[in-house]
Amino acid sequence: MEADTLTDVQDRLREEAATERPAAETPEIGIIMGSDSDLDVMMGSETGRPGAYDALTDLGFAEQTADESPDARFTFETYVVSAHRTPKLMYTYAETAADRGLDVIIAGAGGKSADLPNMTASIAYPLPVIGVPVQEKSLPSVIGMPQGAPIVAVDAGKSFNAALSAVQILAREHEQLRDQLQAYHDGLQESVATTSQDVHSMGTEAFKSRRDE
Ligand SMILES: Nc1c(C(=O)O)ncn1[C@@H]1O[C@H](COP(=O)(O)O)[C@@H](O)[C@H]1O
Repeated sequence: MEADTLTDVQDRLREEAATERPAAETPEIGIIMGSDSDLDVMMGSETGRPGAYDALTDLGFAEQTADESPDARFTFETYVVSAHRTPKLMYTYAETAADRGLDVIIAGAGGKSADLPNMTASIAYPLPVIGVPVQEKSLPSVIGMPQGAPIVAVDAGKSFNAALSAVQILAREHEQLRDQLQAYHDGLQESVATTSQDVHSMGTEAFKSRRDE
């Protein structure tokens, strides 16, 4: 990031924090990650596991970008922020988060020194931060907080679940989101039940060959 761009991003965050905007116009969920190399794990990829992007868009959220304010009532935003590479930006992001209208942050980072989630949690406190260790080796540094400095976290790579947890937090206030979460859960149960019925009625061999077709 160029020095000027760094300043621009921080200025924009501060300006947004200083502007009174109705709750319906601000993103409820902020997603940050240490590097754009985390994008597939954090947001999901066509070849790999689904991620936070997939979970949120399934639940009716839309992504709010600098150029586009979607019509959807519930939105999220995405930034790359690093505790180690852009400490000032991390500080500004976390410090302005509540005033910018965010209700919860999902923060993912990889490597052995995955400090973005825990540092963001400390600065944004009492705003809840859900940490996503991008790899197994990132887990201890994401969850290892001292007493009095909380973070909630999901298992390595489980950004999809982080998104569901974020929506659970929001659903305490928004009935529409409670209904969306319930519908998602009903669909999940239905799909496991269908699989169960199929494997039981077809038998293992036939089920496997149909699945591998
Ligand atoms: N763990 C952190 C932090 C941080 O915690 O501040 N910043 C970047 N990273 C991680 O470094 C890995 C490699 O990043 P690059 O691919 O950019 O070299 C990524 O998984 C990122 O989350």
